[in-house]
Formats: sequence, C-alpha cells, structure tokens
Amino acid sequence: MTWTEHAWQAIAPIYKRIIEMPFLAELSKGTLAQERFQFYIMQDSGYLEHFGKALALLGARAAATEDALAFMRFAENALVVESLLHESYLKDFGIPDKGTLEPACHHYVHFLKSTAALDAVEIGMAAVLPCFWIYKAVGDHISKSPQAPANPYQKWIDTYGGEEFGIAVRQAIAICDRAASATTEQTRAAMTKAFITASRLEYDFWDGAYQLRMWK
Ligand SMILES: Cc1ncc(CN)c(N)n1
Repeated sequence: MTWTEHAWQAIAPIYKRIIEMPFLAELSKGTLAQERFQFYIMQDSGYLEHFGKALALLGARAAATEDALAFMRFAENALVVESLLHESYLKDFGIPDKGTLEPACHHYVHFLKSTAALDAVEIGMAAVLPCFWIYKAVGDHISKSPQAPANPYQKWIDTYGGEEFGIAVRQAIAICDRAASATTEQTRAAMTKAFITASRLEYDFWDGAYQLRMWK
C-alpha cells in the first residue's frame, strides 16, 4: 500500500463526515444560504493567500528541482488562478472585501505555515495534501450528484470537480508518495499525523462557515 493510500484510509471517517456536512449538501443542491457562502468565500480568499505562501516555501525547501517547480506552480495557481476566481465571487456575491481571518481559517493557515516552515519538508508536503485531495474528492462527489438547475454555486463545483485541478492533485499525490518512500518510518508517521490534522481543519473550515463562527 502506498503512503497516500494509507493516509486516505486514515482520514476515511473524517472525509465521510465532510461529504455529509450541511454546507456541502446545501451547496450541491444550490440551497446554501448566500450569507454562509459569502462568509466562506471571504475566509477562503484570505486562506489562499497564506496557502500560496506555504506552497512557495515548500517549493523552496524541496530537494528535487522537479518537486520545487511543481510546488512553485501550485503556489502560483493558488495565488493567481484560484484567487482570481475568488475575486469574481466577491463581486458576484456583493462582498466588499476579504475581512479578517476568523478562528477556523486562522487556525488552518497558521498550522500550514508553521508546518511548512519548521517541520521536515515531507511533513509540510503531507500537511498541504488534503487541501488538494479533499477538494478534488468533494468536487467529484458533488459533480456526480444530481445537478440542481441554475445552481448559484456551479462555478465552484466546476472548479474543483474539473480536470485541470485533477492534474495538480495527482502530481501532489505522486510527490508525497515519492517523499514518503524515501524517508524514515518516524517521518512517515509524522506525515500521516499532519495529513489527518489538515483534514480535520478542512472539516472545521466548512463548519466554521456554516456556523458563521467569528472571534468572540
Ligand atoms: C480551505 C481550503 N482548502 C483547500 C482549498 C483548495 N485549494 C481551498 N480553496 N480552501
């Protein structure tokens, strides 16, 4: 079994809870309250900025040039392509600005940045993998569900269920598997732990948006 197969098995219960979340079930049907999507997009715009920087840092720390280039492309994609898409959502949904990072987003980006900066590079790569893989799995899951007519969230569904995103996801999976097979048992265990933590934080991010959770 590859490391990524093992890691996905480890998060199977978390992933099951993710696809059952009301945020995603309602987004899929197009019935999600606009206020909740607005909150999510504002937070996600802030998230992408930090996520992009964590990816760039991992690119700089990667040992193989090929992996460094892949992470730099991932960073550019998060900071330019995904961010532009979010800019368009901000406009479409009448959101004036990104606002501040609320607790779920704040926790997630700081986990990613500190792991990317301070832990072994393989662990940092494992920490960012759910950001790719879970979004792809969720996008595919929703794309295969019965399509709601004129779903206001269709653009979001198409982005993450799309083939272009799928290519990046497969690359990120392959890099992590290569890194895992070249490292020690101890680092592999830490990679799995980081992968699980990031998956929990993905859950929390959608939950925080559904609950409109803000600093007290
Ligand atoms: C919180 C979060 N995680 C992952 C992704 C997909 N890059 C995202 N846009 N937002």
